[in-house]
Amino acid sequence: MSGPRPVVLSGPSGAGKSTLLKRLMKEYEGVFGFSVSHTTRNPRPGEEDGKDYHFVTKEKMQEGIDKDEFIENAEFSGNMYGTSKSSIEDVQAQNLICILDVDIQGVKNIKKTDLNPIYISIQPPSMEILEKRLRDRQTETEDSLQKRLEAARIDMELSKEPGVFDIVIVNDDLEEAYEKLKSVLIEEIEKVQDAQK
Ligand SMILES: Nc1ncnc2c1ncn2[C@@H]1O[C@H](COP(=O)(O)OP(=O)(O)OP(=O)(O)O)[C@@H](O)[C@H]1O
Ligand SMILES: Nc1nc2c(ncn2[C@@H]2O[C@H](COP(=O)(O)O)[C@@H](O)[C@H]2O)c(=O)[nH]1
Repeated sequence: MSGPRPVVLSGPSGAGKSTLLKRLMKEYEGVFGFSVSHTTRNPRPGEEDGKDYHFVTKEKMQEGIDKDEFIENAEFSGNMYGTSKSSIEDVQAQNLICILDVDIQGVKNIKKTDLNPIYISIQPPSMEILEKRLRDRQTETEDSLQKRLEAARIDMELSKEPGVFDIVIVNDDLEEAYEKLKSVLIEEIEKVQDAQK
């Protein structure tokens, strides 16, 4: 796979990955391309098929997995998620920095591939704040919220393991977290901008 170095954003559900990456993609329009994952979960209000996710049935997703169309896939909070090879190739064909938003299982599986991304973990300041953010977002049932909090506990432990992530950003103050994220990526951003001149 060629092009600028991709970026993997990971971290507990509700830590603020989408918030940060949407802001980054808006500020640096034409520099980043989002790798649109497949999922079997239902769309949330405002989410668009093909933009936020490819929303598919379990059968369709399994069919793609069986045909080896995914570089990684995982079950998270009772739903299937996966990164198709074509979602990455589509972005890389445009010479953009490909951003992947995946859970910790995705990180581990991507490490077995030749993608060679920058691995960034976005962490919440505490479990209490994470729970409040998830509840305030009003996207989860009590059952899915509890599953996400359980996955978050595991994620927060694993993110402390040395060598898993290139950088761990604690998203307490949004401005500070965003500035930190930009500072990690500025070299790659400038390379893409220079190539576009
Ligand atoms: N620094 C912050 N301070 C307060 N609220 C925040 C902060 N960052 C994000 N939020 C809010 O927390 C909620 C969760 O953020 P977001 O949806 O970006 O998380 P996520 O990591 O992408 O979650 P998921 O993995 O479930 O998609 C959102 O309602 C968002 O507006
Ligand atoms: N392993 C993968 N994880 C993914 C992928 N796309 C998203 N995710 C992760 O799932 C959870 C939940 O996401 P949500 O949109 O339902 O809140 C979150 O941690 C994402 O990072 C994927 O393709 N592979």
